[in-house]
Amino acid sequence: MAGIYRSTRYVLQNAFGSRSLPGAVRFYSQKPDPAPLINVDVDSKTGVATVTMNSPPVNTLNTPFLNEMGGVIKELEKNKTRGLILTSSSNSVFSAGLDIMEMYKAPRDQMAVFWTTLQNTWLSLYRTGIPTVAAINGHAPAGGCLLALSCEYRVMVGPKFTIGLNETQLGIVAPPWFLICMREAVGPRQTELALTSGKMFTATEALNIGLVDQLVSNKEEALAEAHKFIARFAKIPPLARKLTKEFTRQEGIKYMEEKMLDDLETFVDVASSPSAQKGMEMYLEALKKKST
Ligand SMILES: CCCCC/C=C\C/C=C\C/C=C/C(=O)SCCNC(=O)CCNC(=O)[C@H](O)C(C)(C)COP(=O)(O)OP(=O)(O)OC[C@H]1O[C@@H](n2cnc3c(N)ncnc32)[C@H](O)[C@@H]1OP(=O)(O)O
Repeated sequence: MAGIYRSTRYVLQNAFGSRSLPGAVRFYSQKPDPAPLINVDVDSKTGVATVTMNSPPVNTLNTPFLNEMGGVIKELEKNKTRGLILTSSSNSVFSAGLDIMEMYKAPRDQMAVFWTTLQNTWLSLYRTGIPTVAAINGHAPAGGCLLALSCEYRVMVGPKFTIGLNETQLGIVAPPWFLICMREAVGPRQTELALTSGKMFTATEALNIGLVDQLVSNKEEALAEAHKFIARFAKIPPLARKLTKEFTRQEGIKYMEEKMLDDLETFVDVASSPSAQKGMEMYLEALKKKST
């Protein structure tokens, strides 16, 4: 089994093509798609990129989306972007997390490609030397919360949106690296309480436990605060900043570098188990009922 996963990873790593920014202030990532999944807008004065997830209806994280996100981060690093602000084009959802359709009734090799892409893209975002901020302008359950936690600073639009690692409510388990990200933000006690119950926090609750750093009342304010956070680093030498970030995040980085294949195998085994499949089926049914 590990052999399949290793070759899958090789293919995926080589699939992150890159293309140069033509000196312009705006580009769309990777595929010449008239409806890109992610828009990137680089401010010509500050060099800060606003990365807007634009995969309606709810920005689920599936393989094409994650590949595009990985390509965007690589491109921004190559172009020495001064900051990355992650936000959503939706008025109510930051990201609904992992696309359950990538896990539900999916063949094991498809699940493996999906998970490897997620691992790689997460690691790129989590460890990038570029200062990162999540401008959370909508609900951010599970993988959506992970994206926000992987950034260095979180500004959330309140009060009506929610955020959290709700996996246990679906009968699945947040992997250790999700948990590490949560623990880095809120500490071990709050992490255990939150993850064992799969709690979704209101924006105010999230602020109170340190899951987010700031509350604002709309997206424009969130973006303005995100820019302010990035401006703090104007006079900090980038290499010192990057290494300090790596040292601070070494538990998560080390986990992924050393345990990537074990994590992959565990994921495929757990996600394809009858009980996890049943949980996903019921959850998808509940989502569908809700939307009709
Ligand atoms: C050690 C290793 C252990 C391995 C463990 C194994 C497995 C665990 C692996 C990983 C952890 C999992 C992480 C995840 O991210 S799982 C996904 C969790 N996400 C959620 O719970 C969010 C579900 N969605 C919502 O709650 C709502 O959609 C919303 C985000 C609050 C938005 O609500 P809104 O009313 O605006 O939209 P709808 O609900 O009507 O949704 C529109 C449309 O989208 C479909 N949809 C929503 N979320 C998902 C999703 N995550 N995946 C796939 N599809 C989704 C929904 O069904 C609707 O579809 P329709 O066709 O009816 O229009």
